[in-house]
Amino acid sequence: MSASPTDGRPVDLPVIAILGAGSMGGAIARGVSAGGGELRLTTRSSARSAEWHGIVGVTALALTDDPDANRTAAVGAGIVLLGVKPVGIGELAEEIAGSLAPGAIVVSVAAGVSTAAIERRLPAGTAVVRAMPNTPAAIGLGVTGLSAGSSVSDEQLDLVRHLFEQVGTVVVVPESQIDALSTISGSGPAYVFYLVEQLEAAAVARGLDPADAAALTRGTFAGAMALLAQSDVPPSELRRRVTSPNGTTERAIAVFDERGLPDAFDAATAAALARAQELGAQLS
Ligand SMILES: NC(=O)C1=CN([C@@H]2O[C@H](COP(=O)(O)OP(=O)(O)OC[C@H]3O[C@@H](n4cnc5c(N)ncnc54)[C@H](O)[C@@H]3O)[C@@H](O)[C@H]2O)C=CC1
Ligand SMILES: O=C(O)[C@@H]1CCC=N1
Repeated sequence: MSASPTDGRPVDLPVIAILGAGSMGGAIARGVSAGGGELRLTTRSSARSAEWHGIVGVTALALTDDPDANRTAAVGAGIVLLGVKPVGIGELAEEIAGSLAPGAIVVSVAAGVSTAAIERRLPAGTAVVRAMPNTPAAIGLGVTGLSAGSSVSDEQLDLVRHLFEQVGTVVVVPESQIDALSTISGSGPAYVFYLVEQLEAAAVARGLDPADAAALTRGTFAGAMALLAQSDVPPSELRRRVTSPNGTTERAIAVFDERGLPDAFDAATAAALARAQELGAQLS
């Protein structure tokens, strides 16, 4: 893992084509448009393509209106981001292979799909970078892991790093670690929202009004994370400060331990890793 070296250095982003502007591609588009970068977007159907104009100032080209939309968006783009589901990556890479500008960088956000599988479908020597962002990128608070393929120069990796720094923080990891990273930060926002849902439901079960349950729960998560961010002690110490000896929190934590919450996190991330490997194996 390496920290960002582009902090504070001006880097001009090239035209960015996001092929597949759904949850993740759209979150990146929002962040990039807030930073003033030039964007092109595509989607499968026209149902949401005009909506993007109101959100990021660019109308997405829809394949249902123009079967060449992906190729058109790729022509002349410096970064071509593949934002479709893992199962669609192979076909999309083959579709745009003949439309890439010399030196264009292809970035895939697909879970599990290797840079090698994408490289095989593109002209020899094409720079391919795997990225594993997360949806808080939409508000500039994403966390993105990056891994370079076999033909990526330091300058090209820096450019992709700079792109994702527009939408949050970036770590670069060897490709052997990016599926593991995906189980933590790629999926992680869903785990957090799930915990919020559970605590809200528990609040209602304890007799609190649903609106109060939502305010208490969300305020508690936001406050606890802000406290952690501003503290110089680990979360275990902040937890200890809440947990009065023989008090109420101690009882609650004992139940989480008895019911196996640590084991559940271990098993859940192992299951997510196995699924990433299955998704990757679908595309040889
Ligand atoms: N949702 C998330 O939090 C994260 C998702 N990812 C990855 O992002 C990718 C997309 O996932 P989501 O955004 O969740 O899915 P999604 O279903 O919301 O978005 C996919 C988009 O691709 C479009 N699309 C499908 N086929 C297309 C084609 N041939 N050409 C152009 N557009 C096409 C669809 O219209 C849709 O807008 C996946 O590979 C996933 O592994 C990675 C990190 C986090
Ligand atoms: O659930 C998924 O497969 C994608 C990858 C990480 C987050 N969402």
